[in-house]
Amino acid sequence: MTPTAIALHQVNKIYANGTVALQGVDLAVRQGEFVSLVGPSGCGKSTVLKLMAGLAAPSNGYLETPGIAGDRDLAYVFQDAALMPWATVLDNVHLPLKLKGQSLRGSRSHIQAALNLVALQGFEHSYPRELSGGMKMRVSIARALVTNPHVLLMDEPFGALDEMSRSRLNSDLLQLWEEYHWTVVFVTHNIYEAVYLSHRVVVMGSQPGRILAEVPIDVPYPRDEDFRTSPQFNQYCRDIAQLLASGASSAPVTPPTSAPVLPSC
Ligand SMILES: Nc1ncnc2c1ncn2[C@@H]1O[C@H](COP(=O)(O)OP(=O)(O)OP(=O)(O)O)[C@@H](O)[C@H]1O
Repeated sequence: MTPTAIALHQVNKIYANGTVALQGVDLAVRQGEFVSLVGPSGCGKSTVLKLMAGLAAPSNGYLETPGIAGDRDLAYVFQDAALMPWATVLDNVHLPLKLKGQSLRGSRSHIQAALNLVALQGFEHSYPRELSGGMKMRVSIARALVTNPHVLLMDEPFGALDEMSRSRLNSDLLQLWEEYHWTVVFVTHNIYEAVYLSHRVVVMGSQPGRILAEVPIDVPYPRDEDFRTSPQFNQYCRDIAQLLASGASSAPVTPPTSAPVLPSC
């Protein structure tokens, strides 16, 4: 059995203003696993990532992070590429290493390796304004990868991109993941993206934020275009859409045909 990377045990999160963002969340992510969180706006997806990153603390319950060796072992990618507009691609990717006191000269090979991973070699001296939305997101991913993390937390990283760019970046991300086997927790509103990328899709409901079901995507990697256009892919998407609709109407969740694993709570 693959060891656990991150686990939340009966976690509640109540913000200072009284908002119950999460209630009774049990979620274990194994090392090297690709897990997506889907659910309506406000169901607590980002809050789960913040807890995993140590940016917020649970109000009740607890977390275990045996798969995270230190703060450089974890990288966070946001929906907004959040680049420094006045700095070149090189300087943007250097930032996490600079914050650790590493000079640009000493970091050059790491930065170049990260840019090569996202196919941005040759753009080192470009400024963000000179790049497309997809390229900016690649810079943001390179900046996350420059510290060689084992865990990637990605909060709707491709949400602002057009469908073509999103699809391309999904394929590229999957190719990289197949090589490096990071543990990835990926937040998205896009069911297709979640099914294509993940070992497991965690379906969340809101008010309060909770896990409705976990749907294992029992399809081996590498996954390609044939999977995206297969009846099996469509069936997974329909199952997840049905679970989301069940949660939205507060009706009891009924297991769809491909038998997702329903949490015990
Ligand atoms: N710092 C905060 N203080 C108070 N309430 C917060 C805070 N952060 C989030 N919330 C609330 O907690 C709930 C969950 O928010 P969260 O951002 O985790 O949801 P989400 O599923 O990621 O939403 P979205 O899909 O819109 O990004 C929401 O009701 C939100 O308004």
